[in-house]
Amino acid sequence: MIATKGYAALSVGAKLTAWDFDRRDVGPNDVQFDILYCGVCHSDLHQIKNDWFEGIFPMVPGHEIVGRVARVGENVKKFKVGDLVGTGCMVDSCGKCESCKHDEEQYCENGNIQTYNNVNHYTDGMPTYGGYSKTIVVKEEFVLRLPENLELPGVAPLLCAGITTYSPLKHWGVGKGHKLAVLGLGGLGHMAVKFGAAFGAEVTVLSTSENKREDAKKLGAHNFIVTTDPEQFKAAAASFDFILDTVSANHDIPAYMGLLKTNGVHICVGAPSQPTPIPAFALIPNRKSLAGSMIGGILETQEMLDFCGQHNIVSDVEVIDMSYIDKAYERMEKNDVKYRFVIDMATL
Ligand SMILES: NC(=O)c1ccc[n+]([C@@H]2O[C@H](COP(=O)([O-])OP(=O)(O)OC[C@H]3O[C@@H](n4cnc5c(N)ncnc54)[C@H](O)[C@@H]3O)[C@@H](O)[C@H]2O)c1
Ligand SMILES: [Zn+2]
Ligand SMILES: [Zn+2]
Repeated sequence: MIATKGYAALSVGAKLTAWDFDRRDVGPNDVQFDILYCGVCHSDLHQIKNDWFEGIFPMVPGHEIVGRVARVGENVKKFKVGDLVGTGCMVDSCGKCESCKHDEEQYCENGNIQTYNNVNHYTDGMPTYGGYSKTIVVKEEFVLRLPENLELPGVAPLLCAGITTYSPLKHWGVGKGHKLAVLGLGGLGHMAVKFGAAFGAEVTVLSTSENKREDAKKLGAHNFIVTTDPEQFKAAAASFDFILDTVSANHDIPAYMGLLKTNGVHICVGAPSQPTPIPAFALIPNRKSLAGSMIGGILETQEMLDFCGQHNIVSDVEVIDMSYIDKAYERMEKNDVKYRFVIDMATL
């Protein structure tokens, strides 16, 4: 076993504290990398609070992980010691089902293994622990190569916030001639704006207040609508081809669907803890669709990273010390993030 240290919630809802634990040894197909930065995703907070399901505690969160390779197993071909690499939300999958065969391991029919808060039944049967830690061991196929030309802290959030917004925009072919609304301007939302603009769509940010108007423009948005202003909301009726919904809290999805044109698609990536009623009449008139999307496959994640390297796209980050994490969560709950916290692991 490899002894390491991390920051963990020892029980549901607990504040995070320093915690020593072991990782599995580097197997023949594994890569061990020392973690330099780890992004803070709203999913970390949802899972510590058991918002979605009963978690496994102690829980070491973190699935936007970047660092340098420290050791490789004897069969590893793609990586060598010193390479700049990353891992996102998954560390394993069955490799045999239809989804895995189509490079969509995130939809593995036998269950993909989440980077933390899961048990890896494909390898050692041990709980998985995430990136708020010094080092990690990951199967080669789930390790991504990072562009060397980008500022590293801004690369970390690409591993979740980046791919989670890139993948649906690609899947639905969002680009030139499309009007895209991005609902919620946080970690995922600000990446959706950058990718939407890079793909040539006309991007509108839907926000509950005026505060982020200037930021939205700087991120590449063409328009900004304050959704709590009834006049602006009414004027935006039937105007978008797609809404990419990144909101973390419960909200009125049918009301937002009124902003879609005929054949419009409302894509949920945000994952509130409570269900929302959807009347049939939010869908039937104007043949609208309500859809969802989860992160992206490994092949597509690599494509996204390469795209970011070529187009100089990174996340806008606030780098924090490990000990600031509880304060960062508090600020995240108050929507006070511009636009992703990233932990400097040298401070652990
Ligand atoms: N589908 C996936 O694969 C996937 C991947 C990562 C994260 N997520 C989920 O996406 C959501 C967003 O994650 P994030 O890290 O970007 O969070 P974040 O906190 O950075 O951003 C959330 C945004 O939602 C906005 N918001 C909050 N409550 C709102 C409300 N009632 N009405 C309108 N806007 C509101 C906030 O202002 C903020 O801009 C979370 O639920 C997270 O778990 C899903
Ligand atoms: Zn995430
Ligand atoms: Zn599978």
